[in-house]
Amino acid sequence: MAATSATNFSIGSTASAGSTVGPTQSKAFSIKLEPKSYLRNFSGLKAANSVRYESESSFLGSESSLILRRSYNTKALKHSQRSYSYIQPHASYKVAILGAGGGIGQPLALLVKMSPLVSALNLYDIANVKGVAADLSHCNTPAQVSDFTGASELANCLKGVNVVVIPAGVPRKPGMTRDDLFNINANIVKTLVEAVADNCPDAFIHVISNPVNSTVPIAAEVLKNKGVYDPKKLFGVTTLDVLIDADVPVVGGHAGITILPLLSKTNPSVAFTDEEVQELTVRIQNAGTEVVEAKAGAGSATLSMAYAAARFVESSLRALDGDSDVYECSFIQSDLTELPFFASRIKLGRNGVEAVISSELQGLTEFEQQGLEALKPELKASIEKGVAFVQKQTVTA
Ligand SMILES: NC(=O)C1=CN([C@@H]2O[C@H](COP(=O)(O)OP(=O)(O)OC[C@H]3O[C@@H](n4cnc5c(N)ncnc54)[C@H](O)[C@@H]3O)[C@@H](O)[C@H]2O)C=CC1
Ligand SMILES: O=C([O-])CC(=O)C(=O)O
Repeated sequence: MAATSATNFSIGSTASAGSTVGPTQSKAFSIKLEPKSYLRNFSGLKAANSVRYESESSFLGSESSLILRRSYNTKALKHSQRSYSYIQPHASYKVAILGAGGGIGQPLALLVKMSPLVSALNLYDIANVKGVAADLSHCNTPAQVSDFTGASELANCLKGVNVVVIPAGVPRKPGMTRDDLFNINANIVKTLVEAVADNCPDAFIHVISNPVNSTVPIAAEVLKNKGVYDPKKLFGVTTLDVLIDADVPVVGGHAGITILPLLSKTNPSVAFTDEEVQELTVRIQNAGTEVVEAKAGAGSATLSMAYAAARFVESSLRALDGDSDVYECSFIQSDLTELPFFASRIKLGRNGVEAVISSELQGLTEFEQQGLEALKPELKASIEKGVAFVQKQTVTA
């Protein structure tokens, strides 16, 4: 039944064995998507053939990506359907996952292994990654899987890599904020990005490790210190905030009130009452916390995060491969506001960020404008905390 009926996306709509999960019953603020295209796309076995770029070579998320683009530019959509009908995807890109043995890393590795665009998949962790690689290598898709364990193997893991994804670090437990992870994850991200700078400075870098609002500025400072910073190629992965709601642009950052969904820009347009807007905004801001609480000490979102990260990887690879019509949301260096980093919709190209969609912040409702002003001090402090962390270590070194 699920395969033939439309999927109803709503926040917190999960139900388990007779009980609903999450603090509140979900209300169906829904956007309907046809599931059949998701299923059709979920194939990594077609790389050897000429396949439809839009509908088949992308192993996931092309429908979501289409929605993102449609809401930005319907002309671009028509153009893309003409221009990208038949392109031969090359299984020629190298992807590295740092933290590949973890809750996000493992399912992410499986999803990336299914991409017809990936020729080599390098998995790195400080432990337990050999088994993951052995397991994955039995999936007969084009990507060759290799495992790398511990600091001495990190450089080899990164040589020649096009996209590096970093989910290494600790996740939250109930009662914690993402910022509570700073003391452990800041060092992990700093060390890993130093190795990226030394071994694959041209790679797209996708930072998942929290707090993203600080770890992305940390990565930027490390890359600057190494003289290889290209702001167009450094991304904080905020895709999950967008997926949760199917088609609402989410701007700002990736923690608490810094996550600002722009519900007035929902596509197709939905007329929410003021109460619904307030309720939905809080639900989206707390979506990660809902999972943390439901997992009750066993971590935070892993499967949905892996799906979101895999979609961002696939979008990056499509952009690298010459698709000129790729849009995503990401936390990047930005001049959209007075803050040095800001999440918004971006256009991806061969060299990374090609354009920031500045129309995003135009015509905000009063509620959204207030939310934007309210998030700035917290986001600014998180960015400065990340920058100061690296600068302090550089001075004392
Ligand atoms: N950006 C986002 O939207 C989201 C971010 N996250 C964040 O992703 C991170 C990872 O979450 P999970 O996978 O659930 O955690 P996990 O604990 O299951 O996995 C983390 C992995 O990182 C590895 N690791 C630790 N130190 C390392 C190092 N120095 N080098 C390489 N690997 C190292 C661990 O061995 C482990 O395998 C957390 O910080 C979490 O908060 C989680 C969900 C969404
Ligand atoms: O909530 C967390 O700690 C993990 C996360 O960033 C998310 O699920 O959005």
